[in-house]
Amino acid sequence: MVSLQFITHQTDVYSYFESACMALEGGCKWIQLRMKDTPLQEVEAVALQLKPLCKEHNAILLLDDHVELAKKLEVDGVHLGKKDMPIDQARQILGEAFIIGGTANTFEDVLQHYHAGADYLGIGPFRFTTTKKNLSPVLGLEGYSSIISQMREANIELPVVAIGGITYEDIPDILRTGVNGIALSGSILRAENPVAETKRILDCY
Ligand SMILES: Cc1ncc(COP(=O)(O)OP(=O)(O)O)c(N)n1
Ligand SMILES: Cc1ncsc1CCOP(=O)(O)O
Ligand SMILES: [Mg+2]
Repeated sequence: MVSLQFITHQTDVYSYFESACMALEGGCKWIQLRMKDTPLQEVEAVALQLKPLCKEHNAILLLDDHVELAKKLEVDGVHLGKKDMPIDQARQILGEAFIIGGTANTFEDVLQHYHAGADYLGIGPFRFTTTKKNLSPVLGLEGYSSIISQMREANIELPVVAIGGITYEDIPDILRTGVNGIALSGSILRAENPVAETKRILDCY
């Protein structure tokens, strides 16, 4: 089964909460609640709805960006990028029991997150996507192969999920680069049946 992290998104059709519900119904065990440009109170309200549902489905719940809220709500962890709280600072606040993921686009980013104590890396973008503004340079398959081989040479063992514009068809080739898992949003939410698409993705490799 593919290790899949679903990133919530709001569309014309689905709310953030509904997007997560469909991924959970499809069997996804790892949800990141990502609600950009949303007041903290609204993020908190959705996280409070989602937490018991993730528990029911034995799924991990991470918050994008919000370290203090993750601590307050006792979710499983956070995902942090370059513009967010530094990972070592988040670790001091959250302790070892919380999962902390970090965004990387280069091997230098990987090194920085490794030394700061990240639990996993979200490396991307694989290709252009409209789900995130201000994208870093697109990596393609070559980018992942290069970063993974540099990690191996440096004996850096951290789980890596690929992210950014990934579809069902891309997954086998991406996993063959040595990446451990996939994070995605749009290709599930654009599918005619997002629950079925989640199942199809989980079973594709
Ligand atoms: C799994 C995963 N990888 C990368 C990101 C991007 O995080 P960040 O760079 O902080 O950008 P925003 O998502 O906050 O816009 C992610 N969220 N998840
Ligand atoms: C959060 C994030 N970080 C890099 S690309 C991306 C968006 C992923 O969503 P999609 O699968 O719709 O491209
Ligand atoms: Mg962020």
